[in-house]
Amino acid sequence: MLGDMSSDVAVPGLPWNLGSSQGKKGKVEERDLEQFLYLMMVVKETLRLHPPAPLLAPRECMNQCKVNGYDISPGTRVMVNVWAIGRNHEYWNDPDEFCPERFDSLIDYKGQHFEFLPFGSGRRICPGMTMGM
Ligand code: HEM
Repeated sequence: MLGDMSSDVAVPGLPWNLGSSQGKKGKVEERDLEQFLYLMMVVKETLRLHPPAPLLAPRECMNQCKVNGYDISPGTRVMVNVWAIGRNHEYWNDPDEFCPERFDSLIDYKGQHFEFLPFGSGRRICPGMTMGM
């Protein structure tokens, strides 16, 4: 019956089950959000495909170094293209597909997984990350 929330909802292929004890409150409160794992996956997948800051903040190289065979001199301005990294075939299967299920692993957005940097990384990482999420 439409609107009947008493039945269990199992999501095939996903590691949790929205069981009978959940979904009966009738309203969502902010403290419930951390239980909404699939919603979190949808948000992450959206940030992967459409990062609001696709080029991060520019960095200036301090020391001579080599990246992927390129010599980078001190003083060079370096841009990190998070948009392109999020759609790179080397790191993502079917990168142009919207597929929240790819985030059922432990990949997070806190700057340690370099294939997924919607909030940047390092000292200049977004301080509003938690509020943004
Ligand atoms: C979905 C929401 C948001 C996204 C995707 C986002 C993304 C970013 C990114 C990519 C950077 C640059 C980080 C880097 O270059 O390493 C940044 C910086 C920054 N963000 Fe956010 N942001 C979001 C929300 C917010 C909110 C809600 C606030 C404040 C309440 C905020 C405040 C800042 C500030 C102040 C910086 C500059 C940090 C610095 O340069 O040291 N952001 N953000």
